[in-house]
Amino acid sequence: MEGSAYALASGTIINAISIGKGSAFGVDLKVYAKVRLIDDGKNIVKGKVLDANIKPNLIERCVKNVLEYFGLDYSAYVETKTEIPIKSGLSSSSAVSNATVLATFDALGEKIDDELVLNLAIKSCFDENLTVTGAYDDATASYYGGITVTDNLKRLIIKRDKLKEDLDIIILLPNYKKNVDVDRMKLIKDYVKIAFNYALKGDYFKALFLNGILYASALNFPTNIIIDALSAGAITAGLSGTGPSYVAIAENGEKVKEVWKKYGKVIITKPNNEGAKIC
Ligand SMILES: Nc1ncnc2c1ncn2[C@@H]1O[C@H](COP(=O)(O)OP(=O)(O)O)[C@@H](O)[C@H]1O
Ligand SMILES: O=C(O)C1=C[C@@H](OP(=O)(O)O)[C@@H](O)[C@H](O)C1
Repeated sequence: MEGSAYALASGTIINAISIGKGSAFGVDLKVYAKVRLIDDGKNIVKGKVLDANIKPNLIERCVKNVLEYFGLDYSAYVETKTEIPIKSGLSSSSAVSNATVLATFDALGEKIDDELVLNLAIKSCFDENLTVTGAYDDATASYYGGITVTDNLKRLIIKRDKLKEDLDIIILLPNYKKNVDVDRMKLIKDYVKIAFNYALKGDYFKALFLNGILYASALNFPTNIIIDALSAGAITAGLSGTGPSYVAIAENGEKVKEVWKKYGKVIITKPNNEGAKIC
């Protein structure tokens, strides 16, 4: 029994860690998962990350959680191939767990229950200590595509929307160390609420900018990088997730790349409003 699926990276509009509510959007960078199940009653699950030097603990956990949910003692082999920078704030953990759970459902021939797939993926991220709030904003943007505005603590989607697909999404990967100082992020909660209200009203670009400035300041990442993107014509820019990556949205991504390339690697991609798929 074999299955395969992909899911999306997501850019941050509102990082949910300080207020429990967040917002994210699907980006056209994918992670692919392949799962092979063996009905041998041994329950041995082995994973391999094909193109990155990281442990397979999350993908093995995802397969184990799906098999446990359905009460199956199969063995399994799972592998991933990714376009998504890891530990950068582009929610690779949400993308990988979505893709792996979906691929396992595919291998089992199980009917796809979106909320069940999402909850098993989020459970796996919690099991591997990879999330603070469950990152339901990132998880739903990765799974459904487009923009999601969410209450992560209640696992509720408050609003969904789409990004114009002719916009460029520019991602900067500077050589800074990731910083997930939750106490410092909670210090800015009153101001993140202001930014979140912009997302609720559908003013996502203002929300992304304010959120980016606030979290970059709280996590000691440079804020001038965000302003540099605006100087190059970006509609908006900000820190993505807990960083260190920055994300900008522009009609002409090349101009933003020109000002950002001195800070690190720059990727120009597109929004993705379609979401995860069995492939
Ligand atoms: N391609 C992949 N294959 C397997 N596991 C992955 C892959 N990409 C990310 N992961 C898992 O997700 C973790 C990174 O998630 P996280 O720390 O939340 O960073 P971010 O979500 O900002 O990328 C990695 O340590 C690894 O456990
Ligand atoms: O762990 C969490 O609860 C979250 C992690 C952040 O994303 P990254 O893990 O990509 O930094 C953030 O954007 C998200 O809203 C909530």
